[in-house]
Amino acid sequence: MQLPELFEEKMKKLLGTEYEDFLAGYEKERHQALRVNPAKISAEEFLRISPFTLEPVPWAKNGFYYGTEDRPGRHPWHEAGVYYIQEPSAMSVAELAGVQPGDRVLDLCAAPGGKSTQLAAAMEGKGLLVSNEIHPARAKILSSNIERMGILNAVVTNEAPERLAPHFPAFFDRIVVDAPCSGEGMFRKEEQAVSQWSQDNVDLCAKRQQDILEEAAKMLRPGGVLVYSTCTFAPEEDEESIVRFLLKHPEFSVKKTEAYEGFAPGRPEWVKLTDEEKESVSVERLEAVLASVKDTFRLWPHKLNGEGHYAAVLEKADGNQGEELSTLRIEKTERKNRKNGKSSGKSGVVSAEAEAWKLYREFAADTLVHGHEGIPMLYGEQLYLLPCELNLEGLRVLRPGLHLGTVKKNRFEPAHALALALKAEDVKRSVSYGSDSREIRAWLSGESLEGSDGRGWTLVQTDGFSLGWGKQAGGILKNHYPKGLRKQ
Ligand SMILES: C[S@@+](CC[C@H](N)C(=O)[O-])C[C@H]1O[C@@H](n2cnc3c(N)ncnc32)[C@H](O)[C@@H]1O
Repeated sequence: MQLPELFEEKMKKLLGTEYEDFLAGYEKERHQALRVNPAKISAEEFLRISPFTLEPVPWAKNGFYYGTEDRPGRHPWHEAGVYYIQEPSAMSVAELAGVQPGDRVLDLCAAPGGKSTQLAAAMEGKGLLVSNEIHPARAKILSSNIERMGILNAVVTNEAPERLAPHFPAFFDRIVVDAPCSGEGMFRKEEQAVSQWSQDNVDLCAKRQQDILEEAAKMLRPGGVLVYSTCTFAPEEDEESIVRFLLKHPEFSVKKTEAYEGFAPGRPEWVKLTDEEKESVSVERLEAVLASVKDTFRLWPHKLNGEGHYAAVLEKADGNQGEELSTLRIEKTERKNRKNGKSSGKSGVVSAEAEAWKLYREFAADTLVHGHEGIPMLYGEQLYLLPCELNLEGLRVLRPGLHLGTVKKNRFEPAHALALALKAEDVKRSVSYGSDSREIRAWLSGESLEGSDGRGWTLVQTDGFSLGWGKQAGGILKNHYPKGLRKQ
């Protein structure tokens, strides 16, 4: 593989005698992995029924390497959100975040959704996940992955960090900043990262990372945890980003976290600071900050089975004031939401929402055995269930919680997202076809199937995993699989 010359020189200088091992890493076979979605199936059960050759990823609870011959992306289970295909090293980040059910979590740079879907799995549907992506097209992909994995409690936004921050002061328990970076660790995976590499870009990324971290810091509650990660080897974007941030933020420190097998410590000796930066704090503090960087993590492809990654777990000092501020704020937004009747603020919106809820309830009475909990919210014709009261006014929101469906002239059409969040035992009518059946191939390409005598909305599944809605009438199961997802 042809690496950029300047990059090679730089790594040689940094790594010294280890450089040859590092280079040899590029000759190693690339490892591919998937992460089982516990909302759909346990890892144990998946191992029992899976057609793939699986080996556990040591640092990820539900992560497995799959065999070179396996094509999990082409299996209908992929469309049913049974697993998420993810680069194995990337699975370390959400694990390090130590998220618990009920937490308020922000994934600030979230597309296409690897970390968000992993954080959601740890949350078990409880609490709030705000999954944000700055690029509109990438935010759409993120939103569809959130949908595919059947996540109940995620709000997907398409915002710049500085526009998000004023909405969520000291609000989140955990924040993941999986920063845009120069991607040196992905050279084997993405050729574009090689062709676009330059030292200027490394410096540009480092500057951008500081800006993003600044905004993230504002949104983390005292006592909260911030995980910062990149997929690059460049110290400017890794240890140096962390040291720069810590020097400016004495309320933050590196949280000592147990390293997983194969993880290497961060390298304080690679940090280059300006004189001004060095003089901005006492000598003792500077030394302490630099030393703490040893407790951050480098994932090297020549030391483990995965691509290059860096991760730092930071902790914000505790204090009571932030806690109170954040609680007060939620009470305020609750009242505001109720009064304004959500998005448009036009008169009649609240009654339109009540009407939409009534139509949903009629649908639910006919179709569901168990519904979901949440706060109904109508955006135009789309009805959602918010995981908690939130003021999202003024933000670009793609998915304010679980999409229940669309209100169409006095009838309710259930959303694809709702189907993916339901199991057979949650509904009154379901059909399941084998993943290798003719019916499933036909279904995924948009064809309707032969139905039964019944009538109404029916959950269509493959091997017992929900794939979407069909509607029974006149002996036909009409296909409601979204047009944009159909396979030719
Ligand atoms: C490393 S990727 C995130 C990968 C994602 N966390 C995952 O696991 O699937 C970094 C993301 O940051 C976004 N980004 C780029 N510039 C940004 C900025 N100024 N602020 C926030 N995010 C930005 C990129 O569009 C990209 O989707």
